[in-house]
Amino acid sequence: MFRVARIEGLHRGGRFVWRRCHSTGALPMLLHRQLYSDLESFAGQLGNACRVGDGGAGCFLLTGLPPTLCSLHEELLKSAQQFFAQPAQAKEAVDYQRSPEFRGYMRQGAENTAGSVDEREQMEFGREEARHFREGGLYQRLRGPNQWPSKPPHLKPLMLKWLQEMEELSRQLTRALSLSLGLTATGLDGYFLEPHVQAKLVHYPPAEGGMGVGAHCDSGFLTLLWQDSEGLEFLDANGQWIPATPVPNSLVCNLGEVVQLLTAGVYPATVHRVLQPKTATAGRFSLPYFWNPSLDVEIQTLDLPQRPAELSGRPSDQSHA
Ligand SMILES: O=C(O)CCC(=O)C(=O)O
Ligand SMILES: [Fe+2]
Repeated sequence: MFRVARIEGLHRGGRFVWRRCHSTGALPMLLHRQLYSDLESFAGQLGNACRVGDGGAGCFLLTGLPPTLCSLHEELLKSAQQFFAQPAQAKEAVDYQRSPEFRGYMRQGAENTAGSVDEREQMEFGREEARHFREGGLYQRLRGPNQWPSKPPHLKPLMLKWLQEMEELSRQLTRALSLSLGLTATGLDGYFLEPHVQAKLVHYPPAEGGMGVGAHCDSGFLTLLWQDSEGLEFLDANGQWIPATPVPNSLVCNLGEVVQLLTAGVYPATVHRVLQPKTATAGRFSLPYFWNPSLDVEIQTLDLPQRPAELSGRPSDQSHA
């Protein structure tokens, strides 16, 4: 089970203060409002959630989302249900293989994780841009336009609005993360001059029970995910799977391998998986948003102002144990 209480180290004025922190067996909850009203306090809480130690899972819920974002999620859910309910032929009209940027529809079975087929279908989007075939990197072909399905017609304006809202939110979360590492709030902004974004509508059809997507880490910086029902689980430091039980008006947030590399593992990428929905349900829908640095940025471990031992929340003498 997830720990009932855990010890957290707070770095205050050059020394460590230890406090026992209440945990309900769910993921830590951080308030969206505070992200904008008190970035410094938010950053402190973010740091505590990201440092995996004493049973933490290295991920958190961003709760109390503003009504604009909540209604976008509800509308996108309806659009996803309408899109995936169409016959295969209609969905394959926007198959990702028709897109040089690999955007579009992926049928069930098209993807695998660690050799096992992902039991889901999905529609993949990115930042809407002109096609980029720049010199100096084949990866630049990932930048370009989306494939927009003709049905439902309102999917395009909704998705464009969501991409815009999520980019703004991710930029602010990046500032909190930067502060939490002892950098200035804008210390990581340079990585995101032309951010690489992936956004998906995902549908897990009901099944007899098994894996929708096997255990993995996301390769990017930060993942923000809206979900309509249970199934997502995170691996905590004790090797226990923690269900990310859906909480209304919230996003599940987890770090990817870019942050792990930047922080030399002080903020590890969170391992997660998705269980298949039960047959009695209508299936599961999720909307993951992957926030990644510009494609031409080179990622190297940061020279952080604090020692890794301090950032990891542990005093060097381990005397709190
Ligand atoms: O659908 C979910 O809940 C998680 C999806 C996921 O982990 C991924 O696409 O990387
Ligand atoms: Fe993932």
